[in-house]
Amino acid sequence: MMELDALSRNVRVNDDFEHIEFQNVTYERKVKKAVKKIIDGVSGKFYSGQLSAIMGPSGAGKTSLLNILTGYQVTGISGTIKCSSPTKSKSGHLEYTKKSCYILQDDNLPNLFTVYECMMMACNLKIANLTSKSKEFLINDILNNLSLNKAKNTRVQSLSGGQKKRLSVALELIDNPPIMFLDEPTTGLDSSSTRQCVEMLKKLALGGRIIICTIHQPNAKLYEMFDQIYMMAKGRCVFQGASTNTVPFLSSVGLNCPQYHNPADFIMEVVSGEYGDYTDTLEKAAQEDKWKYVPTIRMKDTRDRIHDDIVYIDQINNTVDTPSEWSRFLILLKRGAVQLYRDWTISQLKLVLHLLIGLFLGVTFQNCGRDAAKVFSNLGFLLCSLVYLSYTSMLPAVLKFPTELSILKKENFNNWYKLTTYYAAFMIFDIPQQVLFSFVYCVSSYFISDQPMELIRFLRVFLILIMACLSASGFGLILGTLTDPINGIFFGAVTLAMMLCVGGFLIIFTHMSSVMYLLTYVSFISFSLEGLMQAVYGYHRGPLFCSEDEDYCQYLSPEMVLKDMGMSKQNYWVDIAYLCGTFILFRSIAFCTLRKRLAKT
Ligand SMILES: Nc1ncnc2c1ncn2[C@@H]1O[C@H](COP(=O)(O)OP(=O)(O)OP(=O)(O)O)[C@@H](O)[C@H]1O
Repeated sequence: MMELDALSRNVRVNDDFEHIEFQNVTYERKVKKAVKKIIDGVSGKFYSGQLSAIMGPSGAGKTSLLNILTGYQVTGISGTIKCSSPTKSKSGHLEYTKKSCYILQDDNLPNLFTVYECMMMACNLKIANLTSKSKEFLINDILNNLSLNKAKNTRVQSLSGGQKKRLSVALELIDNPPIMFLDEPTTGLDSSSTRQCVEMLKKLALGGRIIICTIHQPNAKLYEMFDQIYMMAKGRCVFQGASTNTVPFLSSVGLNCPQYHNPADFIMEVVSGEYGDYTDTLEKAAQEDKWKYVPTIRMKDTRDRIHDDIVYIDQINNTVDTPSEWSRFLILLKRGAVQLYRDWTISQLKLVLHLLIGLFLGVTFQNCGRDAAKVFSNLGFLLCSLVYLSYTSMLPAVLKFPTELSILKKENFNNWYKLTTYYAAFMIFDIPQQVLFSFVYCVSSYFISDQPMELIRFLRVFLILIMACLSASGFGLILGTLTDPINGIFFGAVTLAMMLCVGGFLIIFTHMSSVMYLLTYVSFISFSLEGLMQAVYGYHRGPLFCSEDEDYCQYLSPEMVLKDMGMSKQNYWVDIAYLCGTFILFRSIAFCTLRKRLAKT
């Protein structure tokens, strides 16, 4: 176990990663039938201990290059990317992406947690061998260094843009990555937050990291803080050198920066074509070795010279143990529970709604459960219950992954946990919720609508409702991972309506053509309705109540009801088995589609 005093040592990142080098990198995408070259054979080198910026006009290919270097984009690429090390000569591409972190342009933070809680969760997910006191110390230290200590107990949703950006960085600093990639870390920040952000990155670079970020038009002072500028235009590299060499470089091709003009603005104006198309000329000039960036101080010397006041974990001796997936699973379960408790729209409000709708439907269909004259109204009640619960389970499920996808993608990519761990935690967490919501609805509607007062029948109805909810939410999850929320909700609503048509009530099974009858096998609503009918009218239930006001009760015998509905076979457990199968199938498909969606950039 790592001790507190070990942490308080001024330990820097390991020196396995001296530079990242890429050669002749090309990235192509098929757009309609044509092939679009987004990155066109670029090469370059980024060094540790240096702050490097990828710049260029909008659409130049900055984000695409960053995605390639991070390993976020893996298809459509050619060329070589190497990460060299003074100690290990064969430090491969895969190895460095595992040890790097990628901070995306969008912050992707869980809104309902405080800064400290986010940090502690990240710490628990990333580090196993630290006592809680050490973790506390580490978190406080990082927050202090990133000037976030005052916002420690503020929820993420109330943080300013700059604070969110710093928190995104702080979360990744917990396990002290030697390489950090940041996509437009200053976008949306005011000038003072931008300065703070770049100063922080500079400080982190001086601690021995390779820091590469994309950036839009910094002011002259900030521009000079970057050690290396990698300028892109039309997917090509038009300058790769020290920021202080920008003006001489442009002069060498006859482009003289006006006095008192910000060199960053000037080079951006040039590459944007304001002075004509200089892309070919600049690309050629940028090949010359004299402009290429070479650090003036070796990393080792930098470390000797600069006092890094950020305290981090010692990775040199590989003392950081990552937690087991089981521990991560438990942390994710806890995170889900806190989120559920704090988001009253998905917990308290839903519970109250289920209770009220249950009472409303119970009162609407009062006495229908035992009255022989109201058998068809009771069928209506059972169907309404299924439709209500299916829709209220499916629609939130359609939105579940689209709203969490960006956070999941970021955390999964940065090795916080495996997708299977996340999905297992979500599954385990989702089931009790569906059980609770079904229970609240079932209790509030079952007795008022006068269904049979037998515990076993109540439990059978309850079980079918749970399984219907789980099937519907599984179906919603698939839609949510396959398409965008608007289309997902549309397709979901239409499909449920179709399932309802062949559910066995609007047209009873014996009245369907054989082709239509086949459709009932793909409708979980029809199996659920059959199960409910069996639970309420099957299993040798005694005669129904017939009021004296009625001249004749056709459905005095419950068996008669089942027979006329074409549900006389005792199929309750077959229905349950079908619904279990649907549940497993839908969840498995949703997992595969989620994995596929995550792999897509
Ligand atoms: N998956 C894709 N399919 C087709 N074109 C793409 C794809 N990804 C990026 N592009 C195109 O490649 C070009 C470069 O995109 P990229 O996002 O890398 O630019 P950028 O320099 O980061 O721009 P910005 O500063 O506006 O974010 C753009 O024209 C973009 O439309």
